[in-house]
Amino acid sequence: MTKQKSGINMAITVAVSNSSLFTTAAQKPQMVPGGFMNITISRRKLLQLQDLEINGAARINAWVDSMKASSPTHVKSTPSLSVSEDNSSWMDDHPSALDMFEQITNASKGKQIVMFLDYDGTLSPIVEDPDRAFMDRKMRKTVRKLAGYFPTAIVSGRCRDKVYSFVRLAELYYAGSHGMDIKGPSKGSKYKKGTQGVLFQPASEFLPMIDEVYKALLETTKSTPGAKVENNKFCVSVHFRCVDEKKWTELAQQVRSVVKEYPKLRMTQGRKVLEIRPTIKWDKGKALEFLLESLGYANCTDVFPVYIGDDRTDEDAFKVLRERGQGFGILVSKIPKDTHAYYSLQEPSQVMDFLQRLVQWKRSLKW
Ligand SMILES: O=P(O)(O)OC[C@H]1O[C@H](O[C@H]2O[C@H](CO)[C@@H](O)[C@H](O)[C@H]2O)[C@H](O)[C@@H](O)[C@@H]1O
Repeated sequence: MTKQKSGINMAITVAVSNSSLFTTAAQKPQMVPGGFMNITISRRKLLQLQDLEINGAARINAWVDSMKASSPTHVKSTPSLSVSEDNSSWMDDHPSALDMFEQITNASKGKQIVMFLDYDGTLSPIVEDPDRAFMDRKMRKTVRKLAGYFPTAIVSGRCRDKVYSFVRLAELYYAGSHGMDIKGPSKGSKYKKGTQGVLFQPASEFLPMIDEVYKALLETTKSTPGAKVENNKFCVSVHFRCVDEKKWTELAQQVRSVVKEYPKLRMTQGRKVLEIRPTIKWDKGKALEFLLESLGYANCTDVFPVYIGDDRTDEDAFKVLRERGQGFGILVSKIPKDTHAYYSLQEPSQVMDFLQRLVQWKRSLKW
């Protein structure tokens, strides 16, 4: 790249392969003969763009490192502590929700428990193929019973229709696309009758953009074996799980090269997945608040929301509960993680045990 100062603007000639410097499609310059492009760009903008590149590279490494660190095979304990000591001090701070069951139900006395359940890694085990993340029959039966006793919502990063096709319980609330697509029960629920139909889609104007990005990501990542792009309607997931770890940085760069053309989109990170979504201030925490309000518990002191989730995106909901000082979050994890949740469960089978105990406890109160 050659550059030449001219007043406050600089005329720069950039090789075509360096087109990653441009943050939006609108900034894309015209091709000139010889495979080079001439553009005029302010000096300040140039510096900003260079910063963006440096931050971009650092951010890509941070994502990749963080994804590696959060997968169980890569977990390192604090050097001075053994893994079990490390684990036990984390468990002191985030005890098992099963061990604390009595304290939990005591704290909820006189209040309406409202259940919020994440899907992947919470109700269904994590599997390689996202299209085959089925929930088993016993779990479905348990969730159905649960919804008979407490208002219950599924809050997922998945497209709402997709998560519904896995859960298939019409009496629940569903918040798909990380809470950007909320719908009330389509079949009789004794809670808040009349909330059928779509309740809220705060990102509907982004639909064409998400569709465009989905197609661009499919095209850009097709050269990376194992990469999978999933259209979640108001957001897109790029899966790393089946990609050789040596190729993770390359895949993250491919994703970023597409997303940087869309300043109204941002990237977040989940379990071996990068998620691309609108920059609007809406997340699973906001969805939880919206659902509490829809159920008529906006300013109530006698409500006790319980949110169970396994992923980073669930932290927004855990945080809301801490800030409200109502109910609590339960993190599903076998390994210590930074979390706003109060309690922990290790895996979906423990989630099922916890939900079954809640049902039994509630049933016993009726006698
Ligand atoms: O909010 P969630 O319901 O937890 O959805 C988050 C993402 O879950 C899915 O990906 C995760 O589960 C897959 C199936 O077990 C697994 O292969 C993947 O590695 C996990 O990240 C889903 O496919 C994504 O679209 C969701 O955003």
